Amino acid sequence: MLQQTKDARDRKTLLWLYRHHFLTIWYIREEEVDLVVKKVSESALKQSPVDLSKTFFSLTAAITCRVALGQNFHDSGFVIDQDRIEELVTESTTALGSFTFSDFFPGGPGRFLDCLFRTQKRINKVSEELDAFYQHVIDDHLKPSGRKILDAPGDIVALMLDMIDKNYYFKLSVDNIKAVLMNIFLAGVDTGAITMIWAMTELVRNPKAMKRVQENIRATLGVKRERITEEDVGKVDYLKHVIKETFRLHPPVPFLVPRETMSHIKIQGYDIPPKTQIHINAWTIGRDPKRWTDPEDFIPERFENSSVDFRGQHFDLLPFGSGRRICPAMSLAIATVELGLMKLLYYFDWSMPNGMKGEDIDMEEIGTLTVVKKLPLQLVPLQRY
Ligand code: HEM
Repeated sequence: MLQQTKDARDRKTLLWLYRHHFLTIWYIREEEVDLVVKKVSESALKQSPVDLSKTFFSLTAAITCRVALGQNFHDSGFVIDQDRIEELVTESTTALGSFTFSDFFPGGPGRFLDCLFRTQKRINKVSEELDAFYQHVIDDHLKPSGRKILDAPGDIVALMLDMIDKNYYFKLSVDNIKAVLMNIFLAGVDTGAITMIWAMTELVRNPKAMKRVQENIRATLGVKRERITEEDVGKVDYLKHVIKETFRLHPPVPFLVPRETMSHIKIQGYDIPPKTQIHINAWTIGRDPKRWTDPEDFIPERFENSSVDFRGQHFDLLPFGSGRRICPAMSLAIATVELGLMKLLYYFDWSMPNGMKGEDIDMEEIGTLTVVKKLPLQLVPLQRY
């Protein structure tokens, strides 16, 4: 019924890459999360607050850059400043998620208003900067000495260039590579960070849930563990409930990817003509009092003895969407979020700076395509192990 709106080849390429590549990069996740733990330990020593919003954005950006480009922020000579990548991702998702006048007034009048308000110009500007960045990375890979397969089994750019060389079973162009990179950057960097930021925010606001999740993690993993690895992911049930509850209240992509009707349909008595764009509001569904008891409250326990899951089969909880356009990187995203939260909650206790209380935290949201906590989350870590 619903028409798919994007290029099928990019989708096919993406699915192939996610299946063959993303699940094999567990060691990159472990290394990057370990670096975060190390940095937070330094702040704990000084008892100074950590900007967790920045920390989580840097973590997901670092993982994405290593996986996609084979390039490491921590190496000198990284082609683009880490802060600039994070800014570009935010600018692009904001620009792409905003409606343009042409969306409502197709043709001349829409284009005139877009020109007047410089909407299209903003979108073009960030797209050009990202395009130049991708081109630079591709050129760098194509230098005789430059194909940087730093992390076996090779980064995504190297893999895709190989697919061009080897004339794989579907043909790829450089534009396809850039489209895939654009997808990965815009969909992959801020979503995971946003989830971890809101999870920590809600836990600090809800001390009982914080106590329970830390007790559960520490009891499951045992005391004074030197290393927590991917093998520990999935073992702590209450942490899984915390993540589900965070997705319910704060889905990072509140409106799913738009769909378009292919023929006339009727939904709850409303006639929807063909070629109508459909927007699904996962945020509102997650707070719908007809579906959830005390919908505005953070209650991870609601998922105990419940089969409701976020994998696209339960329409009450749709943080990753559903159907053929469901997020192809769901497993990668969950592994990153769970590992990141598990380590920070195991090794540290957390409090608000300057004697503030959890209930003082500002909960305002900002964004368009993705929605993030407006003010950075600043918390003071206390090293436990
Ligand atoms: C917690 C983290 C994440 C959340 C909540 C999330 C959520 C979503 C949602 C809601 C969609 C639209 C699905 C639909 O409309 O049915 C989507 C699509 C997508 N996501 Fe994710 N995502 C996350 C992480 C990632 C990561 C880490 C990557 C890549 C590295 C990624 C890549 C994509 C791509 C490429 C699409 C577009 C698929 C298409 O157009 O067919 N996502 N994601």
